[in-house]
Amino acid sequence: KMDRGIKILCNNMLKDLQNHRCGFPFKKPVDPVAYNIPNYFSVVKKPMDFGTIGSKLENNVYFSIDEFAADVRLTFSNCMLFNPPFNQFHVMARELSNYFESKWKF
Ligand SMILES: Cc1ccc(Nc2c(-c3ccc(O)cc3)nc3c(C)cccn23)cc1
Repeated sequence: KMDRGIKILCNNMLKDLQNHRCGFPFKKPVDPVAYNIPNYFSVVKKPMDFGTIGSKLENNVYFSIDEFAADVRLTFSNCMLFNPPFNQFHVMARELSNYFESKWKF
């Protein structure tokens, strides 16, 4: 189980990512029907998003800070896998990933 202080640190980082100008496409699970991308789940094996990460934090699913960071990174890698390099969402995922990694150094 993650200790309180670490959980607060993760929550603060998650809020930061959600409020970033590049954060909006990652706040909720990708909806392949709504976005008319029927192949999404055949490409992305482990969907992840900030809303799901927030729920996992709340429900004490993460045992370590590394598990939290792995889901954040999964959110970005899924997007950069599914969307081609010059797609706006791919660019946003890369920008937000760079932001996360620069702030995650401690
Ligand atoms: C406010 C908001 C919320 C969600 C989205 N996501 C989204 C995505 C998407 C697909 C894969 C992915 O890894 C990330 C995003 N594709 C779309 C499309 C085609 C239309 C509208 C929304 N779309 C966009 C704006």
